[in-house]
Amino acid sequence: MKALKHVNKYFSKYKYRYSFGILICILSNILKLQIPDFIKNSINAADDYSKGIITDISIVKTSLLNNILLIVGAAILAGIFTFFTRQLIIVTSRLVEFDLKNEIYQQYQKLSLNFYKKNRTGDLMNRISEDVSKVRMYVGPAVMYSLNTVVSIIVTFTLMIQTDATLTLYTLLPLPILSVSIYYLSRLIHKKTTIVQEYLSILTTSAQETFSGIRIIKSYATEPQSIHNFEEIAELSKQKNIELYKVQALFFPLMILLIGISNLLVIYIGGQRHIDGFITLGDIAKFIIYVNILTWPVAVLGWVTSIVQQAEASQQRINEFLKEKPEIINQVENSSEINGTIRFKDVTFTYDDTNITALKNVNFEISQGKTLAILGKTGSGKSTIINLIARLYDADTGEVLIDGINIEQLNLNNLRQSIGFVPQDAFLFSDTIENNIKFGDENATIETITKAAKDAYIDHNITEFKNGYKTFVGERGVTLSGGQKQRVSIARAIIKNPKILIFDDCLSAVDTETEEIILNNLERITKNRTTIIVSHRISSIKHADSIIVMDEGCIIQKGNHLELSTQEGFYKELYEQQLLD
Ligand SMILES: Nc1ncnc2c1ncn2[C@@H]1O[C@H](COP(=O)(O)OP(=O)(O)OP(=O)(O)O)[C@@H](O)[C@H]1O
Repeated sequence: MKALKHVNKYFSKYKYRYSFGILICILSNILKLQIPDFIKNSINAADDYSKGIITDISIVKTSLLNNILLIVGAAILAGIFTFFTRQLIIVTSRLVEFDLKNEIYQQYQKLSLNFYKKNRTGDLMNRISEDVSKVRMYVGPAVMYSLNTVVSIIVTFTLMIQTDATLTLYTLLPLPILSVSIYYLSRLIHKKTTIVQEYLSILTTSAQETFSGIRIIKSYATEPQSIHNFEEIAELSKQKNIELYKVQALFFPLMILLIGISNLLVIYIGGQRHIDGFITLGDIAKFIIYVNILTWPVAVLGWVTSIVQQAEASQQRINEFLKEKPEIINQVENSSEINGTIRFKDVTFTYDDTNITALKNVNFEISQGKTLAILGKTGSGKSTIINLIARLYDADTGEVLIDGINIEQLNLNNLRQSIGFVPQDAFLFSDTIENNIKFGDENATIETITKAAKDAYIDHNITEFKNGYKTFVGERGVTLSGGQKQRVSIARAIIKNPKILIFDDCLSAVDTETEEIILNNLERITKNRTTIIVSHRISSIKHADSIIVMDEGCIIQKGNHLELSTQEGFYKELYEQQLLD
């Protein structure tokens, strides 16, 4: 129950709803448990008439009618109260589910890129959906049924002891066996549930990756292998589930057996006590009804225990993520003004998962409003430079300075808001083109959206679609070409009107003619904006104010196009080679 302590704050948040639910639950049980007494009175009235203690049949009839009316009244009222208990407690559990999902989602948003690299998407999804549902079963049904069980056990036992303490003692004899078995079975269930949840995560991840990579799977015709892999994981998951349910299945027969023994004891011991004159026939009937009324709450104990165990296992998995600390934290509450002079001072950076040192003592500076181009072989560290500017990672040694201030001393939100970033692999949300562009500025009007699209040279493509800017892209809509996606992504960065614009090899999928048009447009847009262009093509970068050439994490050449194209080295070789192409 250690992990589940986390949800105590929600019990406290909804304390009034829970308290009211508990009160109604108690009332409903008290009413329900009056019914055996009314049945006892009816049986005793009939018994007294048959023994000649009451001779007037009309008295017996009136007593029977009164008791029947009382039974019906108590049952109706108990039913109404049960309805309200469910309304209060189950509805509240949905509110807790909503809060917990939001709490996890907010935490996911805060966590750094490294966290997303270490954990697979399927697992992230599973914890926010499947695991939260298990916890909801604890804060809703488990609370309601335990409450029901506790109240009915207390009320029933009080009424039983009032009638005959000795018979009550015999009836309770199987209880210790019940508690010990519940204890051992729940421990086993907890262990098995944790394993089941882990397998479910693996299964979700496998399915999710298959769907994301469906084009590759189909084009390589590896569907049978993909089906086989899925079947193997599903088989393992099924076996773990069966193992769990085999243990769970032991609960109900055990309960029924123990209740059956209690019934036998009531009939046998109760019969003897009636012969000895301690209790009436009606009392025996009342005891049998009590024992059977207890069947459901006691049987439910097993179910509730397994819900609690499953919720504990799930909350443990949720807590693992909730206690993760974001690696990149905002250390400055005051807002920071960003103008855009960027300087790398002896920056070294190693990706801790791969241990690759992607940048080694990198030094360079771009003044506010100027354009820097970064060129280099694949894997030479170009994107890493950009990752450090956007503070997706922090440098290990050295400093990244913006306007002379260490980037870690700037307000993180302000920093990221002042950057317009076009990544290498353009990502579009499953939404309209308009909303995808508006992502850069949620208040943008259709005029500014169109203007940004024109600058990114994508407007003419969009207007050709039947629904224009309202065209849906992504999973349920139009599939844009690689080059079109890149250009929508450029429009999204432009519309943000940022101080720093970063283009990470984002024109790789457009032809040279389109590239020329976009670059011409960008010339106007990037004026007075610090701009960084990463590219493999000299044509994209030759107009930059300065160019750095990277190799294996180091800057091997620096200068402008004129200087570098006349200097022996990588740049000149590439330039000449591309001129020939
Ligand atoms: N997220 C990451 N985790 C671990 N290692 C990484 C990560 N990103 C890049 N690397 C490694 O760091 C090195 C530099 O990568 P980077 O992406 O900066 O190169 P790049 O010059 O942008 O390459 P490309 O032109 O292919 O995009 C590479 O060896 C790469 O394998």
